[in-house]
Amino acid sequence: MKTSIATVSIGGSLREKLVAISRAGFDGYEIFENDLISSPMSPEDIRSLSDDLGLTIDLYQPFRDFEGVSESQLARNLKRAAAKFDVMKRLGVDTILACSNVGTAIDPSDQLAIDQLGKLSEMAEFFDVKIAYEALAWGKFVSTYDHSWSIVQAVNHASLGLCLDSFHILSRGSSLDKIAEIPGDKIFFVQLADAPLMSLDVLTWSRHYRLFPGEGAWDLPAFVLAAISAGYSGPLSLEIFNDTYRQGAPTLTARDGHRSLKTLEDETIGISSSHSQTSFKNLDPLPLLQVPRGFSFVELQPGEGDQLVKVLSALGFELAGAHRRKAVELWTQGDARIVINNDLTGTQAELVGVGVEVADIDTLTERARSLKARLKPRDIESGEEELVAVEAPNNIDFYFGELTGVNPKWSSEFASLNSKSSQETALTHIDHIALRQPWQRIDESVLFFRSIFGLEIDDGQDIASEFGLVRSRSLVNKDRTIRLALNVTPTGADGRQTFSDHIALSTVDILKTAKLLRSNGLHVLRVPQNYYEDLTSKFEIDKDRLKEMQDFDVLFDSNEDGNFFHFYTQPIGSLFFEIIQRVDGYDGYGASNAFVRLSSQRAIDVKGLVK
Ligand SMILES: O=C(O)c1ccc(O)c(O)c1
Ligand SMILES: [Mg+2]
Repeated sequence: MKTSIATVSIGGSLREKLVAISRAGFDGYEIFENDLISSPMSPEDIRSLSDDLGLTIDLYQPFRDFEGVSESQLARNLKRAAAKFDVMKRLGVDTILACSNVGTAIDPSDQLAIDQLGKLSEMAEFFDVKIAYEALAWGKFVSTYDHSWSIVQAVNHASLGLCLDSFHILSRGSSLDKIAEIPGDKIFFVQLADAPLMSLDVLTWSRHYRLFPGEGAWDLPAFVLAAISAGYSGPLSLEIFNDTYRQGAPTLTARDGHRSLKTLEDETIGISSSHSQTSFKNLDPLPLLQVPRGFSFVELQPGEGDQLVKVLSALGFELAGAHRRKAVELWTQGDARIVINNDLTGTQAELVGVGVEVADIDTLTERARSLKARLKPRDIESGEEELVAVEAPNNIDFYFGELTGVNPKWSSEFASLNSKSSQETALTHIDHIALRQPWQRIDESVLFFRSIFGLEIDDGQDIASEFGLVRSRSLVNKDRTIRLALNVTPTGADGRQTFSDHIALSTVDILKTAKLLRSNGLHVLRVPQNYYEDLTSKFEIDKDRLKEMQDFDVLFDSNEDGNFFHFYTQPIGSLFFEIIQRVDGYDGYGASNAFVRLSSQRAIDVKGLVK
């Protein structure tokens, strides 16, 4: 369908916004009045810039506090409306959004509003423009869409229809069922916003916390399906009031929004059974989802010195081979593969890439391209495997690898692959990968992994640490062979970031592994005595076992699904490893222990104290 976005959704000047909106691939936009008023461009300039950028102006908004007012106020409101209609003609926009009155309405009965909206409609007809009436969730007398529809129905004028905004409808918990009763041609405009679930007054929630569809908690495909089923065929338009988006780079916010709409169209097709109506035919499908089945490898920058190799060796990894042409090494243990890229010469050890296994690489590449992800083909020579990557919002490259039996095809580029060592492996596979996110881009990241890879939002945690709040969101595939934890990294009062990416590796016997790795010379993150005292107050743990856990700095969590044991290596650059054991169906990440880890890591960072 036609895609559109309100200028209020992104930061920058009006010109910067329009360039970003056009570049992201939108067809049109809603002009937010403040962006017009504060612009040095005349309405005619804006119109011609929009033409040059290939954008239509789909809506002028908002027109506030019109209906249900005193006679004298009505006269002023009609005069105000005439001035707006004039500006609309100069801009070349034919629809204005009128929000339900939040302040000056004087009559709770509908009749006054009906009469006055009737007058406005006649004036609109004279100017050849249309009014889309929107019930704001905090409207004084009109705050639900069914109420706004009964008023529009009563006015019964061709120039007056509705604007349905998912925020106002879903924040009030209104049923979508009545949308089907509205004739499609009376729905003049559809605005889309998602939001996180919050217990907050609707005004604050709406003005600060809206999200692009797919980044929050609501079922936006069901909303779009309801509007389309009613016969709506106009633009799908994003109207997102969000403080963070407005602080971000306009081009990134606009791209995130466009990706959100394209994904929403695709998801709406996925839940609709009837595709026969013309309006359904306007929905664009995306290339089929290729959900990753597992991690293929992790790529690391080694940093200065040999600390990374020492830690990998202590963890039980073995050098499986060296790349024939590049300064790249493959280290393996069990099914875990770690690629050390010595061509990267940054001073710190760092996680730079993640390889995932998918069934159809070409289709995934097409999907990523359709969603305007940044594709990064690997530099190869003949005889080497093509390996495409997309750059995730946290600048980590995600490589698309084929489903593998034992070794992926690219591993043949590594000379002298060792046959599996006879040594008992301590660790079996990569369980999850935790990645730092810039605070402005966590919502974009969530959508990125949902839309391109079809990962599902699993869980969210906000952890109060010594250096601020760590917001954490986890994403998984259905069978939990891909788990990503995305962590927003706060900057401490000293301006430094105390935070790392990490790779969690599984074992089937945590204490045995802890002993083995310590005898290999691995330094683990120390856990305070107080933690173990508290643990005994919460869980029944055998004394000897507890003593061993304490000796080896093993942490514990338990819930109705099962038990969880884990310990951490000391940080290496901006990276550390976690060793975990899941017992029974435990599905989480030991989030209840995260504050202890964060404090221990900060202590090392502050004192420079590596045991
Ligand atoms: O918050 C507001 O005032 C506002 C204005 C226009 C809208 O379309 C809307 O949904 C909210
Ligand atoms: Mg709105």
